[in-house]
Amino acid sequence: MPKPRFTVLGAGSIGCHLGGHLVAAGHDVAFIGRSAAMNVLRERGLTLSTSVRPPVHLTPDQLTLATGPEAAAGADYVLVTVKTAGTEAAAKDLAAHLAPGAVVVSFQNGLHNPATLRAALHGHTVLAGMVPYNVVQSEPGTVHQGMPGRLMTEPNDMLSAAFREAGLAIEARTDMSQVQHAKLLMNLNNAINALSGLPLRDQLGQRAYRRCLALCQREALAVYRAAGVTPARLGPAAPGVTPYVLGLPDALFRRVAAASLRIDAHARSSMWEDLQRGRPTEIDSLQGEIVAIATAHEQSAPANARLVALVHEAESTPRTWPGPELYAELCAAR
Ligand SMILES: NC(=O)C1=CN([C@@H]2O[C@H](COP(=O)(O)OP(=O)(O)OC[C@H]3O[C@@H](n4cnc5c(N)ncnc54)[C@H](OP(=O)(O)O)[C@@H]3O)[C@@H](O)[C@H]2O)C=CC1
Ligand SMILES: CC(C)(CO)C(=O)C(=O)O
Repeated sequence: MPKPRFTVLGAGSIGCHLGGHLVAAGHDVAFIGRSAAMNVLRERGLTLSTSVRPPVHLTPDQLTLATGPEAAAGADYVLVTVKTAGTEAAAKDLAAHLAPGAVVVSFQNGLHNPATLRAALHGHTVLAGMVPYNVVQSEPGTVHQGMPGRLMTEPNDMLSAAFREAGLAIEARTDMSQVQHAKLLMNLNNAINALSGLPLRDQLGQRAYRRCLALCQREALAVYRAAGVTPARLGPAAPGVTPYVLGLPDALFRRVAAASLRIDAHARSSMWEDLQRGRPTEIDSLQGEIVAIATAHEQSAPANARLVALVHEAESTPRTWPGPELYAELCAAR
């Protein structure tokens, strides 16, 4: 059987990580990204690193690099890895170039990206996907995976086979909406991590920050209940138990939740990366989504709403928040 051809639309941290592993396994992958990012890859190639395996380096001549959507024309699969704010534009761009039968897979955070893509790409299959682990651009041309994890997508055998061949664990799920709601609970930490200015491991090691996350998750679980949503169980603890575990004192938390602290010392949330680079964040589709669901069900989610405001403030005026101060700020909003 011929190998499927891939295009990555949005060659940043996740796009280069997924596409790079596919290239390393011998797949044909076209990367579409901004010209500055593509120039870095053209000069340096792409390095895929983790703290558990030696890095894999792809030379520039192994990479097919483009800046426009026409590079998606030959693809059997298009992996969409732009930030949420870029999905609608990406979908419009793709609509003009996709080959008949091409399958589009959203590997983005948030709840609505697959629907946005489906609305623009009539006649194409659009699959929801989920990346549970952290990837940062640790230096130009290097994407670093900071924790282990298994990708999830709606079922598609050829896609799963290609990722497995590329050494990336993947699970086919028929409950991707519940998976996305569960991932959103995890992503409520993105804002807290970004405002802390700390690597994820240090931030999650501090009870005050974990209590901020527990507040956000409790509100989210209450609005999910009101909306009739049951999030999937993705980790060792059921979603309803996690806020309790997060609130434990540090020493006890380290014992009970050792697995969730098995994070590389450098890993940080994708929102931290946005703030660092002076880019708009995804806060409106993370905490903002909880606030929107709450409003639709005549509830409130004040800690989440406060974080939306704080992150927007930090987008224009960067500042970091010590844990106790952030926790007091969120409590005061309730
Ligand atoms: N990084 C992580 O650890 C994780 C991220 N995710 C999710 O994955 C998605 C991607 O995140 P991430 O990889 O961190 O994001 P990045 O910002 O690193 O990568 C996206 C890249 O795509 C570029 N881009 C946007 N629109 C276009 C376009 N139309 N054509 C070409 N290039 C484009 C962006 O440029 P520009 O900035 O100029 O728009 C950016 O360079 C997000 O939804 C994120 O929440 C999920 C799990 C983990
Ligand atoms: C993996 C996780 C939850 C945290 O890094 C993430 O999705 C992100 O950074 O956007």
